[in-house]
Amino acid sequence: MAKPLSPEEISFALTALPGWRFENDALAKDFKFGSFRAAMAFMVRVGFEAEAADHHPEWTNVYNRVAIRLKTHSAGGKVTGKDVELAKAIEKVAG
Ligand SMILES: C[C@H](O)[C@H](O)[C@H]1CNC2=NC(N)=NC(=O)C2=N1
Repeated sequence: MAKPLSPEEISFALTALPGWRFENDALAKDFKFGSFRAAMAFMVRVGFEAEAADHHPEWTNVYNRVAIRLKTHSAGGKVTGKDVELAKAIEKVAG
């Protein structure tokens, strides 16, 4: 099972994740797109990445905005390497 990252490990991971922050025990980023359609396309693409990794985001969508929070439920709701990997996959989708 994935184990929680230390504060130092999280800080280091964030140096490779522009726009992401550590907040409330999660990796967090808020995306804004040009339209609802673009936000939906992003969510579908991230959804396929999440399914492939069997690791899923907590997120909300309001019109053209998608707020993402990543944490690992099976690790007591802490940030693990799986969250860092998903954040990197999300960045690739976001372009
Ligand atoms: C059975 C399955 O592997 C687990 O339920 C997975 C699914 N996706 C998950 N996603 C997240 N964010 N945390 C988990 O612990 C988790 N566990």
